[in-house]
Amino acid sequence: MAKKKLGILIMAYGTPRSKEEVEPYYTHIRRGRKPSEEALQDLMDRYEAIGGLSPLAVITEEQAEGIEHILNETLDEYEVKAYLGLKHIEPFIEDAVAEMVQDGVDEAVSLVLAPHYSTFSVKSYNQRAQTEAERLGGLTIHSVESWYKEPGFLNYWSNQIKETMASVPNPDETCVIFSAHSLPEKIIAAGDPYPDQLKETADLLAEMTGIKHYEIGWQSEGNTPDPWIGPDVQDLTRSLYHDKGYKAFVYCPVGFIADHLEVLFDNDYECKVVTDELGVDYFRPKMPNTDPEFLASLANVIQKKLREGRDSL
Ligand SMILES: CC1=C(CCC(=O)O)c2cc3nc(cc4[nH]c(cc5[nH]c(cc1n2)c(C)c5CCC(=O)O)c(CCC(=O)O)c4C)C(CCC(=O)O)=C3C
Ligand SMILES: [Fe+2]
Repeated sequence: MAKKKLGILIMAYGTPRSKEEVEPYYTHIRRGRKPSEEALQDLMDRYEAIGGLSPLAVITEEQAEGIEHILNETLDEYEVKAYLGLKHIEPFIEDAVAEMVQDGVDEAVSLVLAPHYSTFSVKSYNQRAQTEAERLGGLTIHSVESWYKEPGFLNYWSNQIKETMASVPNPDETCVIFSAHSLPEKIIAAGDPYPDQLKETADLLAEMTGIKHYEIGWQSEGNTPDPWIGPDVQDLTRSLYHDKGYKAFVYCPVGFIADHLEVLFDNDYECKVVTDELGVDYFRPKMPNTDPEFLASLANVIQKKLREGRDSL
């Protein structure tokens, strides 16, 4: 008997794959408004500073392939195919949904490559996928909302933190800063679970690793007039140094899962400028990227959602 097709819709932010794509990408992020020359140049300069362009495009593809491979090995009854759907560049989320329908897929699980749920991020990804599936008809998508409590994800970071703490000069004078992408503050008033999920992640990891000092910070805030969630990781580093006299900081941007601009520039360059200025040590554990156990944990999240989805049919 032919195996049933299962679509895995892997959704991610997306990044330009060539210098020419930076402007249309940035325009899409700005909902169709072209950026000013200075803003565009500033973004070009940041990509230049991390080596020309972001490694994210390749990493996202490898993550999707890795998850597809694991699921094909474990789910005997399905022929699993991963479809990449990006938020701000082709293939867009809608393109991926259309491709699934064209391939005759009638059941899919969607997963956003970011662990925490926010109305600003995950909700909008899932809504775009569901809207397109409804428009085209014939495809049911079971959408994962968040996966920050997945044991394999927490284990990844806990191992990284333990390894890093083993190499810091003095763990008692070291502070771990857990961070995620900042969002406009107005989401908190609207009851968004995003800040609580980051705090829960930090508390769980602190418990697993036994670290003494840890804080929550926010990074990469956008350039808009409304207030963003703080404290910003750079300001936080300065105030912690002044108030507590820490000699080293370990940055864990657990809201992200890959090497990209927000980590390679906002942490490895911008936070490092601050630690250099203060004369303290900078550490930033490796990002999950294509770590096999990490990818297996994402495959597990998808399998759990599939079972839940099947049960509710
Ligand atoms: C919540 C969130 C995540 C995490 C969840 C998720 O992954 O979805 C995330 C990830 C990322 N954000 C990225 C890049 C950018 N984000 C920008 C701007 C913005 N991000 C926002 C939010 C988020 N962003 C918001 C509210 C804005 C303001 C504009 C708006 O209201 O939408 C801008 C514009 C210029 C600037 O402000 O820097 C850029 C270039 C890259 C790719 C990096 C690379 O290329 O390596 C990644 C992974
Ligand atoms: Fe962003």
